[in-house]
This record gives sequence, structure tokens and C-alpha cells, in this order.
Amino acid sequence: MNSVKAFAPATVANVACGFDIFGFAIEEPGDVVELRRRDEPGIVITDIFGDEGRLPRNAEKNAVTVVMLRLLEHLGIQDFGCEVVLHKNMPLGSGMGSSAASSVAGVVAMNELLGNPLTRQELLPFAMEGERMASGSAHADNVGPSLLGGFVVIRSYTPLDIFTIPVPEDLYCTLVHPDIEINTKDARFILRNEVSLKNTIAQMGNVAGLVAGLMKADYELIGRSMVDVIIEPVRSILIPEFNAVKQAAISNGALGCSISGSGPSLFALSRGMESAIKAGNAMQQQFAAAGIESSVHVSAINKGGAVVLEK
Ligand SMILES: Nc1ncnc2c1ncn2[C@@H]1O[C@H](COP(=O)(O)OP(=O)(O)O)[C@@H](O)[C@H]1O
Ligand SMILES: N[C@@H](CCOP(=O)(O)O)C(=O)O
Repeated sequence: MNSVKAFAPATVANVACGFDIFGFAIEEPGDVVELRRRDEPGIVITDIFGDEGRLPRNAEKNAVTVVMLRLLEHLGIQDFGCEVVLHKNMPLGSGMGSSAASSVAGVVAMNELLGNPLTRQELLPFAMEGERMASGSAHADNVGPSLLGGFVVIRSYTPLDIFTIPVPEDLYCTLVHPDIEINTKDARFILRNEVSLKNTIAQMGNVAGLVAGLMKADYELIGRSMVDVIIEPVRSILIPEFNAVKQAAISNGALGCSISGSGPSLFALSRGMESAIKAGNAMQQQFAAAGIESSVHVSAINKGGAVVLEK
């Protein structure tokens, strides 16, 4: 095989109460990567579209290629050469798992080009290395769902224990990206290291409630459990109009609303697509009233994750 094209979707990490342990992918947008074998050794980024020239062309510094380098090292493959073209289909520092989508598309495409030596689950640690490079932390709540699809739970990081749980068929996500940028590294740096016992108890109740609500298709329970008493109060300060936009979503029928990943995007979950569209319109209008442009994506939960488009 000489060339491969792969797609990896955007993701919503944390899902309110599950900092670093919950995430799901949406259908669109997603990054697309094209790999083409070349005779000379080395991984070379030949083109990146959609990044306004902002992303590094150095393979060690770009999330899409650093994962390929680590995979080749692990497999003991030397003198391998390929050209990489990245189609960057989402903004950087968006809270939509932008770096993760590149890492996952990169590692899936490379694995395919090599004849699939590793399973999807086995690719996860390599995709996490892209997150380490981009944000200083190898968190799996974006790369996990982008790679595997479904609603992902990371029970443990050491050892890595990750699984998916079922979600109700009629559950829809509204993802609203205001036209501002927040770096995940910065948004992690401002978090406190200590959590009170009172907040730990509240958060654990909501984590349990959200898992049970999703598995039992209990929409009311899902909504009641989308409460984050630890991270959201700190990070929401970085997002202009956060409270008003969240309120707009809930007043317009969303089950719950919180920060997507480290922000600035907000996500809401709703029962049914119509309700999700209505919440999205209200959220966008609220941002617009404050002079902030935003884009809205409405999607079911993506069950399959990354896909090989061509080979
Ligand atoms: N292929 C890539 N796509 C997106 N960001 C990348 C990529 N490669 C490196 N980065 C770096 O990662 C950082 C953005 O990642 P992050 O803040 O996690 O964004 P997001 O919250 O959207 O995932 C930026 O510093 C960017 O330069
Ligand atoms: N759990 C991470 C998720 C970051 O998501 P991103 O989409 O902002 O990269 C965190 O909250 O830091």
C-alpha cells in the first residue's frame, strides 16, 4: 500500500463532571490526514490546509506526526519515509479536541499504511503522546473517543483502563464555539490541586448519576448530573458570557450545558435533534448579543470514531 487517507472527529471532553475521565466524539467536523510513501527515509509534512500557517511543519512538534514517530519507534521500524498532508478542519485551542483529532487521524493512517500491526485500543497510548506534546498532559478523554467512538470512560490512567458505555439513541450534542482561543495548557495550569471533601462528594454523585443516566436512558438523570463543582467554576471565568449562554441553552430545552474540554466551546446535551438545534440557536444568539461570533455543530454521539477514508 502506498497511500492512506484517514478522518478523526472532534470531541467533547470532561462532559461536565468527568474531568479527564469522560469524553465522546461528534460526527463532524474532524481532521483529515493523507499519507504517501516516499523512497527517502523520514516523515515530512508537505502541506497543511486550514491552519492559517500557524501549526508547526516540524514533525516532532505537530500532533499529527509526533504520534507517527512514536509508533514507528515502538515497532522498531527505521528508514521509513512518507509525506503528510493535514486538512485542519477545526480551530486551534477550541475545546473541540483539535490536537487530539490530528493525533488520532495521524496514528490511524500510519497504522493502516503499515498493514495494521496494532489494534485501535493499542494505538491509544501513541495518540496520548500527541496530547502530551500539545498540552503538557497525556490525557485520553479526547483521543479515546476520537479513536474508538462512543461515550468513553477512563477508569484509570495507571494502568490505562478505558471502556465505552451505551448512550440513548435520541441523545444529541450541541457544540458552540465562540471565536476566541484558549490553550489547554493554560486552562490546566489555572486549576487548583486541592479539592474539598464537600465538592468531591458532590462530583462523585454526579459522575455516578451521569453514567447511570446514560446507561438507563434516563434523560432527567442525565440533566441533573451535568453539574461540575470543581473545574467549571474556575475555567468559566475565561469564557465571556459563559453563564448567560449556559442559561440560554437550559431555558431552551437542553438537559444540561457546560464547558467542552478546556473551552472556550460550550456543549449542551438534549433529547432529540430539534431540541439540540433550538438550544444551539439560543446559545449563538446570546454570544451574538455580546458581539461574539460563534459556530454551532449539532450531532448525535459518534459511535465509530476515526475512519480510513481511502487506501
Ligand atoms: N495538528 C495540530 N492540531 C492542533 N493543534 C496542534 C497540532 N499540532 C500541535 N498543536 C498545538 O497544540 C495546541 C492546541 O491544542 P489544544 O490547546 O489542546 O487545543 P484543543 O483544545 O482544541 O484541543 C496549540 O499550541 C497548537 O500549536
Ligand atoms: N480533560 C482535558 C480536556 C481538554 O480538551 P480540549 O478539547 O480543550 O483539548 C482538560 O479539561 O484539560
